Formats: sequence, C-alpha cells, structure tokens
Amino acid sequence: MKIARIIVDVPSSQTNRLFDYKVPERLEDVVQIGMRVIIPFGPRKIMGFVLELTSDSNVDKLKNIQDVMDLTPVLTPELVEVGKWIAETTLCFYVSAFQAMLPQVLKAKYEKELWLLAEPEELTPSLEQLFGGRGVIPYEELKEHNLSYSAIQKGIQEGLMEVHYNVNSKETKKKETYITPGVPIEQLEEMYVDIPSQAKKQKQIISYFLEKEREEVRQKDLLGTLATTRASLKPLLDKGLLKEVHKEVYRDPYQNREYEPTTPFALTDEQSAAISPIHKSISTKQHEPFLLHGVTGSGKTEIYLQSIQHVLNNGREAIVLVPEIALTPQMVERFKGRFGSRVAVLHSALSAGEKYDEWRKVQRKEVQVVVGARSAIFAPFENIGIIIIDEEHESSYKQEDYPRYHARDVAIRRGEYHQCPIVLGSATPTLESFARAKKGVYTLLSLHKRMNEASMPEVERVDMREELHAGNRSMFSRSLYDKMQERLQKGEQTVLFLNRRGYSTFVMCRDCGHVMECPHCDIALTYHRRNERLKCHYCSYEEGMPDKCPSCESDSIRFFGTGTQKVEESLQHMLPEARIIRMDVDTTRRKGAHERLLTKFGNQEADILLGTQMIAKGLDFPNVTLVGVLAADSLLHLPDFRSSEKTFQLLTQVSGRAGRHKLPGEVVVQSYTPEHYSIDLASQYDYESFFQKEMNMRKMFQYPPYYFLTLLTVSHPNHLYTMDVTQKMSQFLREQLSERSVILGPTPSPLTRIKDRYRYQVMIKYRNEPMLIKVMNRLFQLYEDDVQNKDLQVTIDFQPYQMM
Ligand SMILES: Nc1ncnc2c1ncn2[C@@H]1O[C@H](COP(=O)(O)OP(=O)(O)OP(=O)(O)O)[C@@H](O)[C@H]1O
Ligand SMILES: [Zn+2]
Ligand SMILES: [Zn+2]
Repeated sequence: MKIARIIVDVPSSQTNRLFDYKVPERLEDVVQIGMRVIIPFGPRKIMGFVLELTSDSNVDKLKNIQDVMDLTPVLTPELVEVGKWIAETTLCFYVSAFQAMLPQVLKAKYEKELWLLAEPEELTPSLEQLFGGRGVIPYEELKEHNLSYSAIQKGIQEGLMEVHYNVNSKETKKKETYITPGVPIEQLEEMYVDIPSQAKKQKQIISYFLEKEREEVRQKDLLGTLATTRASLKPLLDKGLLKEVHKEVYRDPYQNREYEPTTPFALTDEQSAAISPIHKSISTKQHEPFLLHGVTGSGKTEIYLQSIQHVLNNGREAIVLVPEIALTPQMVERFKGRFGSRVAVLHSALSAGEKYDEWRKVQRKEVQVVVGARSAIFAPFENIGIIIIDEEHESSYKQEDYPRYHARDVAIRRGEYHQCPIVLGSATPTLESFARAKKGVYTLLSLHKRMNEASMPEVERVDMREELHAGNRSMFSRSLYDKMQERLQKGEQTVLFLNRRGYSTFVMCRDCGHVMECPHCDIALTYHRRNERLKCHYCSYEEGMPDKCPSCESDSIRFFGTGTQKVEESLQHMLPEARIIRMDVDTTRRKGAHERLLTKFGNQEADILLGTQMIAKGLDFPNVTLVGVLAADSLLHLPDFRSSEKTFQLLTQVSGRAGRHKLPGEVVVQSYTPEHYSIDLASQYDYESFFQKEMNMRKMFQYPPYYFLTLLTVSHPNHLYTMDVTQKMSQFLREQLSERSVILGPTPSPLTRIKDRYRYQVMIKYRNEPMLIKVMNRLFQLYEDDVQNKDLQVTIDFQPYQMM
C-alpha cells in the first residue's frame, strides 16, 4: 500500500502537521513528493501538499487521495525542505510557507456547488426556481434568491440535493491556434486542383502552404497576411486539407522588445581580483558566501554577469535578486542583453499570469537565469551554480508578512544544498554582513574605484539652521537653488530626493536642530498627537511635548514633515521654466507609470526628477550632474535603531546617481544636523569609519549585530484589551525566558492605531536564547483561541526590520 503524508491547506495550529492518505491504485505511479493533490478533509475537499511517501501508517482507516492537481511536482524535494525550515524558524504554518514559495495562481481556489439529486418536479416551487432547470448551481446564487437556509437544509436532509466542494487552481495557460496541412504536401497539391475556382480565398490559403512547403503558421498571422477571415478557412478544415493545433504560448511581457546583445568587458585589475575567488568556488563546486563591497559605479554588475557566464558554461543555473524598485527596464536589459532568452524575469509589476509563465520557464528548465525580486529566491532550479543578491542592504529582502523570511538566509541555505557561491553585493553593506565579513564568515571582496577612475561626486552639506537664521524660510537652500538654476542654463539634469517613508513622527527644533530622544534607547521619541506626548516605543519611556526647545529655548520646536506634492509646488514656483517630473506612490500607481516617467527623464524631456526612495536606486543617466537631498533628517530620526545606517546607505546611493559618466557630478545634502556622523561620513564616502562608529553605538545600546532582536506585536480594536493582552504576554515572556534576555515593553507601537486597531509591542533583546522558538510557540498556542474567535492579531518577528 502506498501512503502519502500530506500538509493540508488549512492554516491553523491543529492542522499544522502531516496527515496520512492512501494513494489509490490508479494514482500510484503518478503521485510524487512536492505535488498538490485533492483530498477529503472533514466534509470538504481541499488541496494538500505531498511531503512524504511511505508504505505504512499508524492510522487504521485511511481516506483516499481523490485526485492530483499537478502532473509535475510544483516543489522540488529541496524546496520541500526549505519550506519546512522556513515554517519552523519563522513560526508560520507549513502550508503558508509552501504557498509563499509558489506563484500566486497556484493557490487553490475553493468553490461550493449545490447538486440536484432529485427530479425537478419533486422540489418545492421556490427550490425549482432556484435550479431553473439546471442540475448544478454555484452556491453563491443562494444569496441572490430569497430563500432561507433552512429550506436548503431541509432539501439536503431529504436527499433532494447535496453540497459539493470543488478545488480548483487559478492557473490558466494561454493557448494559440496554429494551422498546419492536414495531409502530406503532394496530396495537398492534388486537392488544391479540386477546389472550385470561385473559391478564391480557399485556393489562396492552400497555395500559401504549397509555395514554401510551410509546416505551420499561427492562424492570426495567416488570416492577417492573406487579408481573409475564418469563414474561408473553415471549409478547408472541415474537409481535412488543413488542421488546427492549439499550442501553449507564454505571456511574455518582454516579448516585443529588442535587446542589444552585449559582450563581456575586459575586466579591470580590481574586478579580476574580485571575480577570481568566485570563479574558483563555482569550478570546485564549493559553497562560499562572498560579500562584494564596491562603491557605486565600480562595475559590480559586470562581475555578476561574468560569474553567471561561468556558471552557465558549467551547465548550471543562476538566481539574481534585485530590489523591487531597482528592477527597472535598464536592469533587465543588462541581463537580457547578455543572456537573451535564457533569462526569466520575476517581479511584482507582472500580471499573475505573466508571473506564472515566467515561473514555468524555470520549472521546465527552459531558462537558466532568473532575475527577480525577493520571492525569486524560490525559483525551482535543481542545479544552482550561483545566487547573487544585489544591493544586499535593502530591507525589502525581508518579507514583512507571514512567512517573515529573509531572502539572504534562504539563499545561504540553498547555496549549502547546491554547494555553490552566494554573492552579496552592495556599496553600503548592512552592519550584520560587514561584521560577518570581518570575522571571516563571509569572504570580503572589495572594489574601491569607480570605472574609468571617475571620482565620486563632491558632496556639499548645507545647514538648514543657518538658512533659517539668514531669513530663508523655503525648503530649498540658497546653494541648491543656485545650482539648480545653473543646470537649467546648461541643459543638464537634476535629481531631487525627498524621503517620506511612512510617517515623520519626530519632533525637532528648527533653530538648533535638537531632536527629542529617549534617554535610554538612542532613538527619537515618537510624537503622539492625541495626547500631545512623546513616547519611546522601545522601552515605554514618555514625556510631555515641550513648548520650548530644551537645548536653545527657541519656540520653533515642532513636528517634522513635508510631502512631495508640496515640494513640487514650491519648486515650480521658484523655477517656473523648469520641467519637473514627480515620482512617488501617487504618480506611479498605474501599471507602467514608473517606467514611463523614467524613460521620459532619460530622453531629457524634463529637467528635474523629484522623488522618494524609488529614485535612489539603480538609475544611470549620463546627463544628471546634480543630486539634491532635501531633508536628510527625516530618515535620520525614524524611531528605529537602524536610522543612522539607513541614512548612510541612502545618502551614498543617492550621491551615486550623479556624474556616473563623462560629466562630473555634485551633491547637495540639506539637513538641520549636518554634523551627524552618518551624514558627515556619507559625504566623504567613508564606509569603514561609519562602520566602526556605528558598531560602537550598537554595542553600547545592545542592538544587532551584538544582540538579536525579536519583536512581538499585538493588535485589536479594543484599546484596553490590547494593552492587557500585551501586558500578560510580556509577563509570560519574563517568566519563561532566561534572565539575561532584556524584555522591553509593553509599549504602544509607533503607529499606534492602524485601520481602527490598536497596536502594542514587546521587544526582546538577547544574545543566546535557545528556548526562544519553543516559548514563542507556546505563547501562540495560549492565545490561539482569542486569535480565532476574538479578532486578536499577534505577530512575531525574529528579525525585525520595520520597527513601526
Ligand atoms: N571592465 C569594464 N570595462 C569598461 N566598462 C565597464 C567595465 N565594467 C563595468 N563597466 C561599465 O561601468 C559602468 C558602471 O558599472 P556597474 O553599473 O556595473 O557598476 P555597479 O557597481 O553595479 O554600480 P551601482 O552599484 O551604482 O549600480 C557601467 O556602465 C558598466 O557597463
Ligand atoms: Zn533648539
Ligand atoms: Zn527608550
């Protein structure tokens, strides 16, 4: 007897285990590990993933697998293991982990139907009307009719009807019709003669096949070329002269683009030195994580491309992760240009169908390279030769939803399995990664020079306090204004950057730049408008909103923040002749808008590009000679211990956009605290000193990479209940965890209320807490009922990046 052990598609803790099912004889040769199957579960039919196949079971009465949903497994045995590991280390249900690894369209869809078992005459008039002469109706239709559920129930009890559950995939394959000769060519010639001469179009169609001995042509092309319709084709198909075949085609968003083929550059000495250990790891098939630290424009991408070439020459496959917002057409072009149709691209701007088709190219081994955002790390390759993570410091590699996995961790796990190198590339690596490189856990590879020896653009720091004192109340410093004007005259371009991530929540003195901070946690206090108080959301310290700056006694102390739209208005007012493109969530919401705006800027149809985060990455425009950062402070004072690091990273990235080609570039950074070390050191491109300084701060305040963090967030519509539950949970954690661990909170989250739900949190800092996952699991179980029945939400994040 063949038995399949299955994870069922019911995300709950009672069902988060393997269930045994019998494989019926007819499916014995079909069912494989990693397949989706349809199984009876209670009264329903649901989907499940086959994880194991065995021949014995402890359960006596086993139910049969009803059917398979796939003929090829959707998860490789390796990915089954990866999914289990994700579920166990991030605390999510197995089924959620597997689903996160697959394209959206492979999520099962459940449909309820009502089946008529009796003759229509046996029904009551209202039921008869409901069925309307049909044997099966969608359950949904019940709502449209004015029928009580008890009437249906009665019908079911009397055996007149039955509820059926269907499991479907949402996957659809796109088919196209092709026309081919239905008989051998010689015969077709003979039959041609028999076509009556008045049937001109039919003759034309046949001669089209005869002329060039064509074997098949897309119906659409055939009808188009001959300017005819399906009506002329039909009789030929009916008589068997021609026949139709339906072929599956991919929905390929890049189909109609031409990519200039590119050839590898001769590497510079620095590049050669960096690539050779990678090549060695590929050739000897040895897993090794590398950290490629190279300044912006130092030719990291060329190293990726040539490493991939080496992998392909060895008959293996490559995964390249790129942050979503950097997955621009420019980026895609670089990979498609080098590897053409061997590349699949996976990112969220594709439709679900397109994503599924790209994924299938990988599954069928029709491509060898995948370039994509975070989830591309799950590409179902079976012979991986390299995994590259570009801009490794990007926090978008961490999924902020269940399962809360980090693509970097998954990459390393897959690299161990495939015995291949992992390359983490960045101009500004995370502290965690750089610290690991210093310790030798990762091999450090460095590129110090920009291509063609171009120097990094000069950075001018402008002190906005002085602007204010000199009577300039606008958001543009005099220096930035002059420089923008100069660019306009010379016909060069400017990129203006305004950070508006989430909300600005801090309070700052415009006179002296003083920011209200927590005395214990080294983070900015969060302003709570409701009761005019300032709170630390790490440790729950709080104080009242001051009316005078505690540092200089000025009364210009206030809440900080400006939107892009407001900046655009005042910019246009100041420089009426400037053509401005604004890029933010509002202007890029529509599909393709992002790309369109960038193309427009690239074609020099605008002088100034004003935008948020999304313009900081990957842009490479030769005519950009000025970059302005409007409010460096808004990033610096996020209530997040990484705010200095993020500021340093962002300023470095943004500065890297200027002067990448022949024209030299300049950068202006406006801030109320330009002397802050992250702004100061970024303006000197001094990563090493920043690293040292920031590491000291992290050590002092007990943050990563010296300590691990775990963030517990609780939310519920009732304020008191939320506070109460969080209080009990923190109590539980204090009792269960070791004494050396620091448990901060409960405290309101910086975004205390979202969509009418109150949010509280507890933060755990620890160095070594082997019981943590177990304790958290128990905590989850203790509150499972409240989660199921009382609308309580509890999230646990073992590697928090978003501290809001
Ligand atoms: N060996 C080489 N010889 C000549 N040109 C090169 C070489 N390597 C890279 N380049 C070119 O130099 C420019 C910068 O390289 P690239 O974009 O790869 O740098 P990067 O480090 O990935 O930059 P960033 O981190 O800013 O995105 C590109 O236009 C690239 O084509
Ligand atoms: Zn002040
Ligand atoms: Zn604090």
